Amino acid sequence: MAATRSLSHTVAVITINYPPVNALSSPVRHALIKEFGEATKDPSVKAIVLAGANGKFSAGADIREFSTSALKTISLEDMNETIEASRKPVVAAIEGVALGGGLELALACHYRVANVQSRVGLPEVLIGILPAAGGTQRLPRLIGVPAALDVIIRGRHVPATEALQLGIIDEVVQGNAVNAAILLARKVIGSNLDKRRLSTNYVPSNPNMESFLDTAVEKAKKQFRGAQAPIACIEAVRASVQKPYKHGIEKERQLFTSLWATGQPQAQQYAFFSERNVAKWTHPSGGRWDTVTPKPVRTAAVIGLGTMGRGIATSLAKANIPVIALEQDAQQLEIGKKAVNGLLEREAEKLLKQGLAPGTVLAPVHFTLHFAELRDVDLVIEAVYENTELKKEIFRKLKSVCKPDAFLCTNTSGLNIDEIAAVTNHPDLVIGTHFFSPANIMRLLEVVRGQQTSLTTIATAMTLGKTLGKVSVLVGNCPLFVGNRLLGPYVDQANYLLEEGCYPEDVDKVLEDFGITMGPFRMMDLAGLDVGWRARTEKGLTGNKVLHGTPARQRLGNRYSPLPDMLCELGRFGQKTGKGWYLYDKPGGRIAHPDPWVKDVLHKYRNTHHIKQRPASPEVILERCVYALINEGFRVLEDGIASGPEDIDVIYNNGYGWPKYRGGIMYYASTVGLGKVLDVLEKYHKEHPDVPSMKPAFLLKKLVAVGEPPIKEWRTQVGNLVHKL
Ligand SMILES: CCCCCC/C=C/CC(=O)SCCNC(=O)CCNC(=O)[C@H](O)C(C)(C)COP(=O)(O)OP(=O)(O)OC[C@H]1O[C@@H](n2cnc3c(N)ncnc32)[C@H](O)[C@@H]1OP(=O)(O)O
Repeated sequence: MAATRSLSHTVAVITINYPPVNALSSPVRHALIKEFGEATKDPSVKAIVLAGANGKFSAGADIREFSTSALKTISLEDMNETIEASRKPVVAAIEGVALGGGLELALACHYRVANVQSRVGLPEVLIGILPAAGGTQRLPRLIGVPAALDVIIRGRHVPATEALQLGIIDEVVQGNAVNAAILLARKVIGSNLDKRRLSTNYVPSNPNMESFLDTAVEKAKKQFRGAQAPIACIEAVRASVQKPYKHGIEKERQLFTSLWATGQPQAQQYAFFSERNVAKWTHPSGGRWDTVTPKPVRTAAVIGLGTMGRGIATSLAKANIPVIALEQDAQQLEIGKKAVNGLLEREAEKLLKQGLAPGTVLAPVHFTLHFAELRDVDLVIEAVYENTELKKEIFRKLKSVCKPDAFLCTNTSGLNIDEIAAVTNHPDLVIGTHFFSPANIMRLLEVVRGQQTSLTTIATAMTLGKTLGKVSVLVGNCPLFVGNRLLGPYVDQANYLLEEGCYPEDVDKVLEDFGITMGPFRMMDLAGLDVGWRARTEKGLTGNKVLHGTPARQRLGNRYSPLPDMLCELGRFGQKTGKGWYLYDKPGGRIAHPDPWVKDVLHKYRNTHHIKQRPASPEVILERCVYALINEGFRVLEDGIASGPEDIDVIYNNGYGWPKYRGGIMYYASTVGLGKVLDVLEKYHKEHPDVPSMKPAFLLKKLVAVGEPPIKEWRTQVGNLVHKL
């Protein structure tokens, strides 16, 4: 049964039972209405408690139903109206989560009791829609427009204690919320419920409300560039102000329908499920997430307390895993210790605000200079700077100090895992963990399997990622893995566009207007231009190793842009030096100003190389940069480095500022049409045969040839292809 009913003296307890998260699917709505109807008819029942089985109230509407007709059978809001109208008091007993439709259902109840560990919220905006079961109308009536907007637009999960302060919850309890709700229900039997029916109240307003809402729209446009859901949320809340509830509900529905037509909800919901799918990893050998048991990680060590190591140590402590943090000398250790303790203090403050005791959640971090102290840890994460020799030296030391079954992870953004694993006695226990900076905040983790990495090691690293609150994607070992590998052709196109007549700000604007958080030039300035320069120098693409007589704009017979090297040779490394593709107020400054010096250099460069200046249209800029990314994405699939398009999309959505409302780069390709992507790549490749990265990938051609199947079928096509290669 999707919902069950039991009786506790005069109180009926109706429990939603629909694993795993008690989503309000069509069977649940039917069962709820049935049980509710019977409880209201039963004269021995004087009050009703609504609860969720297995410690979760409800995660809201069943997202998988949105594209089916099931959504139309008993709407959530009709159900909520029935509950709110009840003459018998109804109390929601919130444990775990009450999200989206789950909170909307709770708002339709007359009272809400929550366990202290629970979270409530209206996260619909994160899946491209608005709370369309009365949430945009009841919440402002309960807590006022500003507080309601803050909860709705950010889609944040509000901890129970904060929800109590805001007035969303009536009572927070340390123990069982159902028992507390039954007690409250008994107390309120026979009381007047008029004021408790939120839909009958009016939203508190003030004369500046319209301008407040106008400002909110402007802010949301800037903050969520291109995302339609936050704007729709504000418009729905606007419709709640001094208007009857029915008016607002109609507007809510109408906005939901318009949003659906934009395609953004479908893209965001694809992104939502992709994040869950990547946890279900598979290995070319046949090993899978559900057949391999991870080992527990009770203690961990982090080596190197630079920016990455600090974030990783904090992440582990936050996940209640005691950490030993190691540095090479006393001074570095002291600096690292201060930084980690600072980050942990901030975490402790957040926990205190949630009414939780930090000591019970944050594990201790022990700082040391001695490798010998790592002898008992279950897992080590090495996070020193990107240098294979240095990492190998550390892994040699680990081989002699760690227990034989300790897992050894290297935090690298692209170095060869197999080469590092080869210096140990147990290459099967070595794995790459590519964290993104700041590691205690960024959600993405690329888990990189080497040739010899065992399935247990993979399972352990993937599970650790989940424990750290990350979205972990298993990828194969190749230079730069997935995320950074795709950047190569993208940045190349951006550089060629400068050669041909664009300026950094033109290219960045087009990509930022498209929704990418930071255009390629601002991104390079932030990351530091010297990083790529050093790599190119090592490869002999620039610097002294370049053979005399090599044309400036060619390497190994292919097109090459020396522009970034020219900047680096002048010490322009980006933000850190105050100059790069842009000019900054000072070294470390963050505000990028277009730089007349760069313009001048580009003019001279074009003259020197007799390049006719042809500024590209926004459409061409977008196509060249984004299709280069997509094409490399197909190659990564062909090579078996990522196992499906969802993996690439999750990486770009969570680590590279790709707008989630476009689903991901591969999802975007599917919406543009693979035929079109192929045509443009073919055209460009014909014009520039010296740019091999724009030669259409075999997999792309194959998918077009078999009639452009929907993205959910690509994984099978890739499987067949990789099998045949
Ligand atoms: C005019 C038309 C009117 C239409 C009205 C529409 C109104 C809509 C209101 C809504 O309620 S929209 C949904 C709002 N809710 C959410 O966005 C919550 C989404 N879920 C989460 O944030 C998390 O899943 C969680 C609840 C916090 C639990 O996190 P946890 O890490 O513990 O587990 P997961 O791996 O994320 O999820 C487990 C499992 O459950 C599936 N799932 C989660 N939420 C939903 C859902 N709302 N609908 C369907 N399925 C859901 C998830 O996909 C996982 O399943 P899988 O098989 O492993 O993929």
